[in-house]
Amino acid sequence: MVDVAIVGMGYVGVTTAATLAHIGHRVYGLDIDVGRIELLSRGKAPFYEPHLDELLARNLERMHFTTDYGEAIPRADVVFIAVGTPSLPDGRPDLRYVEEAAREIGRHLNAERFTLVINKSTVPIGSGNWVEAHIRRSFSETHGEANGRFAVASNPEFLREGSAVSDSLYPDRIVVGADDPRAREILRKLYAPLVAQDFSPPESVPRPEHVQTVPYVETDTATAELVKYAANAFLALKISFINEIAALAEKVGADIRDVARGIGLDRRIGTSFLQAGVGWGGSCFPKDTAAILATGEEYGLKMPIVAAAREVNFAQRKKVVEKLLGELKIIKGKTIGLLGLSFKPNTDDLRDAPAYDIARELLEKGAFVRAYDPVAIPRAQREWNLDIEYRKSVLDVARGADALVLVTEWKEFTELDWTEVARVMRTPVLIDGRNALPGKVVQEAGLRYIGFGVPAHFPAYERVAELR
Ligand SMILES: NC(=O)c1ccc[n+]([C@@H]2O[C@H](COP(=O)([O-])OP(=O)(O)OC[C@H]3O[C@@H](n4cnc5c(N)ncnc54)[C@H](O)[C@@H]3O)[C@@H](O)[C@H]2O)c1
Ligand SMILES: O=c1ccn([C@@H]2O[C@H](COP(=O)(O)OP(=O)(O)O[C@H]3O[C@H](CO)[C@@H](O)[C@H](O)[C@H]3O)[C@@H](O)[C@H]2O)c(=O)[nH]1
Repeated sequence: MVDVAIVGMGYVGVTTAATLAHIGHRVYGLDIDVGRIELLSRGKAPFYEPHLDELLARNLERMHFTTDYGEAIPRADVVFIAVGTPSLPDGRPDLRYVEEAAREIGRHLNAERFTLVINKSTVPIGSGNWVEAHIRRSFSETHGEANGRFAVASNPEFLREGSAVSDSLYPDRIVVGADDPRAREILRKLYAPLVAQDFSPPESVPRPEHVQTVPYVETDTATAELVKYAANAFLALKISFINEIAALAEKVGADIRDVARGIGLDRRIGTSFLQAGVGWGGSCFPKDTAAILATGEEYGLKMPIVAAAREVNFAQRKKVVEKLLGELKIIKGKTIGLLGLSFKPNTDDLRDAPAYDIARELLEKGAFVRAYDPVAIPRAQREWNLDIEYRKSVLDVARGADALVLVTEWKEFTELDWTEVARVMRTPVLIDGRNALPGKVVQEAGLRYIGFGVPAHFPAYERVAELR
């Protein structure tokens, strides 16, 4: 068992805490947000993430949550930094939270023994040295010279929101970057149960059949830091690529869903991350693609592929409004309903969600915007300053609306019976912003179905449906 402290109880910190406790370690979870710590102490995640509450509750006896660095850090063999690194206006990540965490860690490190500090936040290449310098400085202010009392390693995180628990228990790989041999040894010990998959899976998140052991990739610190940015940039450009091809499919009358399957079955390409639509959002792809470009710039290096991936992506959001204009001709005064607000299903995270830009542009064009999301409405009411009318159900949004836009492919929407929806709309137009619905079924239910790069094979709709 390793004693672990995790600084930052967000999506990454809490999931890592619960996972490490589940595989047998003792975990101190630390955050400056008192409300978060209170919730966590009761076994409740401070955000919506499937199965996380269960994993927390199951392992609570090996977990302790606190706002006090002095309580957690001196007891730990390993300290993770998992605080946020949001974008600055120029695209570089804002490292102020990492810096604060590093300083506090340095101040509270146990001077009597060796501690490994592991950076899990996504930080620019070279940050390992920078974090080490901050820790060394505050350590020496409190205890005198550090003299090898700690080392800093990098351990980027690859979990996805919405499937964070499964991604964390059964990762495709673990990447650790460490220049210090003691650090490499501790990391191997820490991750041994995950690598060997030597733990009992929680009932609701069974181990996928193909997972037997987890590849463990050891590198130097800078390489591990670059792996993280390269992975996110590649995934982001894969989606942007399919969106660019979808635009061509639309012109030539091809079906992008079959194109994606046709190319994806080539194992060199792979079928995942080829879903065309309104594009990527969230707290990672937008921020991390901006950050890798900013790093390139620092070295006088242009990165046109990543830049193009961003350009294509943010244009997708505007296409929703173009498609609506094509159908309705006039948007001013029309009522548009948004289905889904979070940047992807199974999360309430609204950071850089496409729904925000879509709603803002519709409002600017004089539309009335209504929205329904199974979990994200309370956060949207708190975090978004937009004149959106939040409703309680799909039917509530659809009643009397001129068009609906599916922005997030929640299961509740993909499994919906659309007949009643078509009946209550003023004009039954549906833009499927995720190509997630069965177009023919939706069309047969009486809606005009418009996807992204999906041909309209189906008969035209009655323009003004009877209002009931
Ligand atoms: N969210 C993801 O899916 C994901 C996946 C992989 C990597 N990452 C990276 O991991 C990092 C964390 O992301 P997140 O989404 O979990 O962040 P988050 O915004 O959900 O949580 C960050 C937490 O850190 C806390 N915090 C800030 N300053 C602190 C301090 N000085 N001391 C203690 N706590 C402090 C905040 O109160 C907050 O609870 C980022 O660098 C992100 O890029 C995120
Ligand atoms: O074929 C696809 C797949 C995804 N998306 C969109 O892409 C965005 C990101 O989705 P996803 O990657 O599933 O969620 P994240 O939680 O943002 O996870 C990404 O970002 C994390 C933070 O760095 C990494 O850890 C993960 O590996 C990486 O997948 C979302 O808006 C999705 O709707 C598409 O448009 N088409």
